[in-house]
Amino acid sequence: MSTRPRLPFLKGHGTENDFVIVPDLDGHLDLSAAAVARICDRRAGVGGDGLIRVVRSSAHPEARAMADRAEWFMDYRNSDGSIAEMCGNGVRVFARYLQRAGLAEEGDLTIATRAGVRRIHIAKAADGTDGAAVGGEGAITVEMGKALLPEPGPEGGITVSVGERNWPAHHVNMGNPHAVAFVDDLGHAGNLFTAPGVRPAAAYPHGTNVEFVVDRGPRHVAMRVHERGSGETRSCGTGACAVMVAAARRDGADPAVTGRPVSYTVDVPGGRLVISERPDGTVEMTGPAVIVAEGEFDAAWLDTALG
Ligand SMILES: N[C@@H](CCC[C@H](N)C(=O)O)C(=O)O
Repeated sequence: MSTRPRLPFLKGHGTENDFVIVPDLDGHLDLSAAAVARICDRRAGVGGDGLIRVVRSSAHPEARAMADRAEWFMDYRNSDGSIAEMCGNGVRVFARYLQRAGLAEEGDLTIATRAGVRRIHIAKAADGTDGAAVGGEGAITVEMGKALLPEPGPEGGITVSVGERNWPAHHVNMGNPHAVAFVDDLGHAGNLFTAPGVRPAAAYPHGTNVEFVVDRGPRHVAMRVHERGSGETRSCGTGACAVMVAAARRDGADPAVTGRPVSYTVDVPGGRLVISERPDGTVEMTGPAVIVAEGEFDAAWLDTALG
C-alpha cells in the first residue's frame, strides 16, 4: 500500500503538441528523468510530447530570482526526461492551466521559464472554445523574447540531412536551439522518428530541434519538426517562431530596419500559429491552448515510476 500523497495531473495540448501537466505548487516533487520518461510514455504511461511541472517560482532554485516578476515557473521536460529551456506551446497550455485552476485570470500575466520571464495575454473566451481558432476569443499570445541568429563558426554554416538529402539551414535560438531548413516538399524530410543529421555538431553542443519548411503563400509557411528529446511532434511553438524569423530574413523583411512589424502564418501538422516580430525584435506568438482531461496517478504505479 502506497503512503505517497495523491498526485493529480492534467492533459493538455497546443496545436496538438501534447503535455502532461503536473501541479506541484510548492515544489515537493523530485521528478527524475526516468520518471518523466515513464509518465510521457504513450503506451505504459499517460503519454505526451513533454511534461510541464507547475511550481511557484519562489519554491524552485532555478526560478527564485524571477519570483518578484512571475509567481509561477514552468519546469518543462521533454518526453525522454531531458530538460529544455523553453516550450512555446507549453507556456500557452501552462497559462490555460493557471486560468482553469483559478490561479490567473483572462488578460495579462507573466510566467517564469528557464529562458526568462515571458509576458502572456489570455484573450476573453466567450464561446468556450479554448482558443481553437487562432487569434480568436480564448487564444493566448506570448511574448517569446528576441530571436538570436548566431553567426557560423569556423566550420561554416549549418547543414541538415535526412538520408541522402542535405539542406542548408538557419541557426535560430529562441531560448532553445533550432535549425531551420527550407525544403521543396515536406515529404522530403521523410520519417522524422529518428533525428535528422545536423552539422557542424559544434554549433549545437546541447543538440537541437530541427524544422523543415515550405512556402504556402505570401507570409504563409508550413513546417514539420523533429524536437530534441521528443522526436517528431505535431507542433513546436519555439520552432514556429524560429521559422518565422528565418523566413522573414530570407524574404528581406527585418522589422528593426523597416520600423514596421512583420507577421507570418505558420501551419503545423496540428494546426496554425500566428507569429509576429516587432521593430524592437520581440517575437510574439498567438495560438490555442486546450486542457482535455484531468485525473490522478495510480498510487502504486507512481511508486514504481518515481522509484
Ligand atoms: N514543443 C516545444 C519545445 C519543447 C522543447 C524542445 N524539444 C527542446 O528540447 O528545446 C515548443 O512548443 O516550443
